[in-house]
Amino acid sequence: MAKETILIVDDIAQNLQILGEVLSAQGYRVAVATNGLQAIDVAQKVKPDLILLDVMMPEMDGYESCRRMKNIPEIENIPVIFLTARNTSEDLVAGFEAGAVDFVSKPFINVELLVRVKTQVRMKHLVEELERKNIELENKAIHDDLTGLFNHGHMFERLTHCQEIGVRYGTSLSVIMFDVDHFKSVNDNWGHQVGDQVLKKVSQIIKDTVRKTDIAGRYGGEEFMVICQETTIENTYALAERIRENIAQADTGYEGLRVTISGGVAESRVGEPVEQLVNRADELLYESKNSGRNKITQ
Ligand SMILES: Nc1nc2c(ncn2[C@@H]2O[C@H](COP(=O)(O)OP(=O)(O)OP(=O)(O)O)[C@@H](O)[C@H]2O)c(=O)[nH]1
Repeated sequence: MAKETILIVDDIAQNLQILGEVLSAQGYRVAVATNGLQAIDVAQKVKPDLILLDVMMPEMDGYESCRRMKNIPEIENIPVIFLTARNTSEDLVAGFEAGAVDFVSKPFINVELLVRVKTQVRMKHLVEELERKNIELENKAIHDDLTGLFNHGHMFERLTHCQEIGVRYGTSLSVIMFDVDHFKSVNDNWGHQVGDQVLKKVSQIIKDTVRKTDIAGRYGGEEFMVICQETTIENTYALAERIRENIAQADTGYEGLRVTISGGVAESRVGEPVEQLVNRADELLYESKNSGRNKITQ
């Protein structure tokens, strides 16, 4: 049995009752409105799966009501079927132009009405499913599977975008590059799966330490990047230090296993390509590696 909600809009109470009974008998939940304005109000409150909208109503007719609903983002995607005794070509065109997906002629034949309702409700569900899948795919395309941080490609896109904003508005931009110290030996001594868990832990600490406006990503295997906009190089360095410290003090969940990271912090220079900014941060990171690790260099 269907459990979807159908909003019926008609100024004649008897019509509402007959339609309501036909739909309820099929398991639909029914909401009602008796004029065009009320329909908009009820639609926003109930968020029905479909609206059956009478065309001829006093004050605001079905066309106008439908047009207004199509301009309200939270209800614009609810399909509207017009119920009308007027079914000339002009009427149909006016209805489709107002945003309807279908028409049912009055007096309606139950089976025809029900099959049209069922089709539109199914279509709505399919569209919603498609949109949900699209969002899922978009998310997958920009995130790293293991850590949930942004992936390399997305970090580069964001960096380029941040730099463009910096050029236009004169805002500062700096970058931190991190690399887990002696990570090969974590894998060698504890196994690859433990290595993965360590990368997840490091990512979580980075996520928890940065501000909402910072952009954190996994740049490569055991390399991470944080982009800081409108932040002085000193503050970016302080953030990198906090992350380094939090990781050095963290419990990895494996007794006897501690990890540290090294980092490099660089600030964007006027006219500098983003690749060069990343390279400079990388060179500073390797300075940290060469001078003992568990260190940030600016
Ligand atoms: N478990 C796991 N290991 C990875 C992943 N990606 C890269 N690695 C490992 O990361 C290690 C990186 O090692 P190296 O580049 O030699 O550097 P390191 O041992 O961290 O040494 P330093 O950077 O010099 O401190 C390699 O053993 C890679 O196999 C991953 O997704 N999971």
